[in-house]
Amino acid sequence: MKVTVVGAGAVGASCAEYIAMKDFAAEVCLLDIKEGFAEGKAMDLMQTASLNGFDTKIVGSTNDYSKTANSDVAVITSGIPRKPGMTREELIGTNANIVKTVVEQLVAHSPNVIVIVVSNPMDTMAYLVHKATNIPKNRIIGMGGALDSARFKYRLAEALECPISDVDGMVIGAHSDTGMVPLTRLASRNGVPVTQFLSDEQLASVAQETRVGGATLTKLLGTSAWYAPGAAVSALVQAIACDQKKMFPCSLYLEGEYGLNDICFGVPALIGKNGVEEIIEIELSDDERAKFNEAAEKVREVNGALNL
Ligand SMILES: NC(=O)C1=CN([C@@H]2O[C@H](COP(=O)(O)OP(=O)(O)OC[C@H]3O[C@@H](n4cnc5c(N)ncnc54)[C@H](O)[C@@H]3O)[C@@H](O)[C@H]2O)C=CC1
Ligand SMILES: O=C([O-])CC(=O)C(=O)O
Repeated sequence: MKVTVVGAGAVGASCAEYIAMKDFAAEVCLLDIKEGFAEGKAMDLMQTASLNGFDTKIVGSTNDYSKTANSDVAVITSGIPRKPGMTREELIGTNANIVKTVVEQLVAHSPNVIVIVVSNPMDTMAYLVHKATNIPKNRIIGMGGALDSARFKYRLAEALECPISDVDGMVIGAHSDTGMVPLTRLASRNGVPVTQFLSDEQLASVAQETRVGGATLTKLLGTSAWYAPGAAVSALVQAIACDQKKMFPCSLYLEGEYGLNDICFGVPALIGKNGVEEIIEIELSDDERAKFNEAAEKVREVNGALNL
């Protein structure tokens, strides 16, 4: 398995590090437009190999896509992150051009690649990748829900005062400050509904902290997060590499699923060697469905700003 990570910045480097540490890939190619930057990150990471016990080879490239040739998976993290007070949607003007140029070059060198889109606003960037290329829809995966679900579990465990490994839960909908739909009704502690342990107020607060999880970190860090985003991407790449058919909410191109068409939006799916193996349709409550549809409308508005 060869994985390319475009953008050797905070998220790209974290993602490359987690992939290498899990030792399931033969090669990770880190590519960045900044002269020498990806080579430097690759060398630094390779010097952790004997300490951390992995054999994955990490190579760097300054914008030379020939080094990415025949990648099985490519992760797009290139673009600018937001600053405190900004929304992800405000990044569209800069990031749309970057993502379009990057994906065209990736596909030219790896025609069968599975693309994982990370750059924000992610749902719209995944839609752009769908529109700008001929990549089949099962090979375009927007990463947001895997991260948002990890943050949901973190907040649930905090409220429950229990280990995170006791908690299960999922966030669907948009990867935005207002458009995430944490499925509180279905979240559980060892199979027992969390609604049995937490009040409506506590659950509403968990849901809100989850929705603004990225903004909270951006305020603390002065730029957006990278460890959990990198870990979430590496979990998706591992599911593909090891054909796990593991369920993650991902931003996927929908053609009728959940009543939506012509949009990339966060829904649960099984991820395996073909990328998206199956979209899982779950029954939503009226309230969940209303929030889900409202968020989809907002994503459509942002998509409308793309130059397609
Ligand atoms: N979907 C998600 O859950 C998450 C998305 N993000 C998004 O990921 C993106 C990257 O975030 P960070 O890594 O923190 O930013 P960063 O600024 O640390 O890294 C971005 C890298 O992209 C490179 N780059 C810019 N244009 C390029 C091009 N044309 N070709 C190749 N490389 C190029 C830059 O030189 C830089 O090294 C942002 O848009 C951010 O909003 C961040 C966290 C989570
Ligand atoms: O908050 C941001 O801008 C970056 C991101 O998508 C996240 O960490 O969820």
